[in-house]
Amino acid sequence: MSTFSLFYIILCTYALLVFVLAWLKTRRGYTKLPPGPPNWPIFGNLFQLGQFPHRDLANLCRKYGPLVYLRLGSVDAITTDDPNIIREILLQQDNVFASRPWTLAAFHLAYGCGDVALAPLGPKWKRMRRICMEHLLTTRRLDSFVRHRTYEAQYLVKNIWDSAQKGEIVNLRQVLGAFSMNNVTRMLLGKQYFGVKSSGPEEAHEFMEITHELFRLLGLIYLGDYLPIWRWIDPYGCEKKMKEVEKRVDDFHMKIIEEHKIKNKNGGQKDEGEMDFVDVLLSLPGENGREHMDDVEIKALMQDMIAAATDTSAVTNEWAMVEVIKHPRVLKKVQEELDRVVGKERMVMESDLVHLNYLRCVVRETFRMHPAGPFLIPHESTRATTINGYYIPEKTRVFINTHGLGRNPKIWDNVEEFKPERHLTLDGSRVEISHGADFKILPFSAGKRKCPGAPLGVTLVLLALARLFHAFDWSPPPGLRHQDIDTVEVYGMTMPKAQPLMAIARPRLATHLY
Ligand code: HEM
Repeated sequence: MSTFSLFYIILCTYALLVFVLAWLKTRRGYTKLPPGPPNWPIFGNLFQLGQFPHRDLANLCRKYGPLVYLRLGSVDAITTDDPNIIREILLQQDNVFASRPWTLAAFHLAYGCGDVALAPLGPKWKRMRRICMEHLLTTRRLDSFVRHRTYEAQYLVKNIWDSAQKGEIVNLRQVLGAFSMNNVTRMLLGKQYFGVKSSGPEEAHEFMEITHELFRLLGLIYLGDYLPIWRWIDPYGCEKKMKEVEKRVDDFHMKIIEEHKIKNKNGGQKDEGEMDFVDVLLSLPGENGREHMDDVEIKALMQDMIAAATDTSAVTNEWAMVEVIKHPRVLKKVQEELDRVVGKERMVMESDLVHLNYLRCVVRETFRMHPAGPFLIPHESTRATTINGYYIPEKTRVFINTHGLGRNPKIWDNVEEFKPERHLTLDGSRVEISHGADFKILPFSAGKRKCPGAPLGVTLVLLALARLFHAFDWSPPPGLRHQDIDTVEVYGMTMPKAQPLMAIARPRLATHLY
């Protein structure tokens, strides 16, 4: 062999070695990414996600192990439904995983990610979150709205009682949606949108329409976030739609802020205890010594409160009603508890809720089977790290599958069975809904990004359910058996039942109480 051929072979071998090493490094060999399904060039595993991505990802966890790596177009992603790995991500490595991915929806629909819920980790998010915690969602502030919540609970019951008198079937999605929306808008904007004191059908209609469109767009898995080329084509006009909704939502928020400013200027300032959230935000100083917060910051916070608070509690309430009406045995036990704790001579009040341990189990079981956010709000890693010895690159998107967690057969028995009793404590102590050290249920998440509205969320859910089960007996519409009520869901940022729940209510308390 000539010297030239030998040199040529060594050079080629060297080049091949460099290529293979580089390939291994970016793939799973050298850097040992977590196991996962094989992926296609360019598209990665995008084709493996169907109509129910939470179920698809749970199946991958069953197949490949508790921590799974996916390549979604140009994005690294991991998913898990395992309590120990979730604890590692949300608590032990909270600093690494507490950011949010930049998505087009977050950019267009959350004021350039300038809110709390969709903002990346950083000083801006910290400041906005502090405002939420220290000025809006404090126990004192929430207590100042008890009167409004009681009014709304009574309005809910009265509304259903009227339907019952006329022999109408109740659309529970509608009445529970109005209950959540009214509570949030009263607290936030000082207005009731549905009911006798409503701010008019036109404004309510506009508000509902843009809020629904906002939820839809925020929940979308938009291919442009994973395949940059898709944004150029945007065949379904998603980005255009986002910009349209952005404009309508912004006009709406601006109108509310202007109304508040005019009222304040005309001497309508309220006492501390009477202030709604917009009043509070308008009274706070801005950044860098400025006299007031920017309007954009106020709008971003208003947006978050509406989006985070209304749908989550309404969807949870509807699922709880579905499961309880489907299981008459559970309805009977809930009502026995209510009659024992509250009696039949008055309506349930907020102060009763801590004593309703079985109802609290019902809500916890509802969160196990139907968590409001099937993937929380996706997190993102701020730098490269390892989990269980596996390499996780910087900017990895994290899908914590709370739906899979609640139905993980390694940690729950009879996962498809609605059994509230499984949550009763051995010593009879109060059943906690919003947290659990075992990480087996995570309705409000944990760590830096955990839901700051959990106490209010729990109150809205327990109060509505307690009132509805105490005041009425429930059954499915004629011709439908209890056990045949369907539990088909639709995927989104929150995951409601595909079809609204319809049911028949029969009053069970004295008429003067309604
Ligand atoms: C049943 C009702 C509710 C449920 C199930 C719920 C659940 C959640 C979940 C799962 C997250 C994401 C946590 C994460 O990504 O790790 C979240 C975030 C958030 N929630 Fe709630 N929530 C509820 C009610 C509320 C209410 C009433 C408010 C405020 C009025 C609220 C405000 C927020 C905010 C601002 C965030 C973003 C936190 C951040 O990114 O720092 N939520 N919630």
